[in-house]
Amino acid sequence: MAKECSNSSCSKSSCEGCASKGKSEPQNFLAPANIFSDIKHVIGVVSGKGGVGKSFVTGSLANAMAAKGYKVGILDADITGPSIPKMYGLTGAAQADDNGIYPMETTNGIKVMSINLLLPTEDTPVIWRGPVLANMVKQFWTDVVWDKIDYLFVDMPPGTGDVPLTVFQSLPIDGIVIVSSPQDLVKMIVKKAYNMAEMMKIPVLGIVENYSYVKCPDCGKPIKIFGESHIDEIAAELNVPVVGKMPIDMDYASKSDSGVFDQINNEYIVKAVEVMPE
Ligand SMILES: Nc1ncnc2c1ncn2[C@@H]1O[C@H](COP(=O)(O)OP(=O)(O)OP(=O)(O)O)[C@@H](O)[C@H]1O
Repeated sequence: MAKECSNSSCSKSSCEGCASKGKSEPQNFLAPANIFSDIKHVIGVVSGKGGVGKSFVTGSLANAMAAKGYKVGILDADITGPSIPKMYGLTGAAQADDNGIYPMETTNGIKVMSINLLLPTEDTPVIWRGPVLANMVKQFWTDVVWDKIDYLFVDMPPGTGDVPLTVFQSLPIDGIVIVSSPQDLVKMIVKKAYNMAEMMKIPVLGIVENYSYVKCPDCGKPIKIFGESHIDEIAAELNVPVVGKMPIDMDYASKSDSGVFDQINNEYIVKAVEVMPE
């Protein structure tokens, strides 16, 4: 709700001519990072709906930046459906001391914090209400000892609920990458994610389309199993670049499922890497 004008002479019917017009600042909800963290860039990876490959794109971007020699972290904000630890074969409990909680590290040197590294078993369900989930994610920022990080990728839960809102408000997000699939309703879903970022004044760096096609195993011809994509038109309308079109790739899927995501060098997100802030 908009804040009421504090000027006692304000007629409230119109702000025209009011000396206070334009002076009110939006409230700042930014949370302080852990004092042992020094994080240069925070990039959100979002999707309007579940299962479109958001974690897959998060991991792919993290791998690409780590391969370039940057210090990279993944904050798994998908508290009820965390998949990052499993993708990288990370198990066990994260350690903590008076300084905070320490992320675990993948074989290719990416620091990861996820609820699954704090639960007794990876199949323990998290049955919490929205504000509790959102607070947990905030703690992944305030209480985790990230140390020096050039790019922290935040794997957001799908949709526009409590957690994405908290992340957008509490973390200094440099920009987001939207992940979508070539299916019906995609226009509405991408626009919702775009509009949320716009309302929060967060730049949209690009859109990655996943499941764009599958390569015929015999002739290599692309088969568009979800039909024609409309992502280029939607992206043009929003004035956002399409920074990747990923096929369904069996080799990637099996690497992800068997916990060796660090071995994936995703050739379809090269343009997404180019839009990362310097
Ligand atoms: N391009 C791809 N080729 C093959 N498998 C893929 C591809 N993209 C995603 N997958 C697989 O599809 C499944 C869902 O992907 P992922 O977990 O990244 O989706 P998500 O959008 O993060 O889901 P949610 O947030 O709803 O949990 C995973 O098993 C992942 O390995």
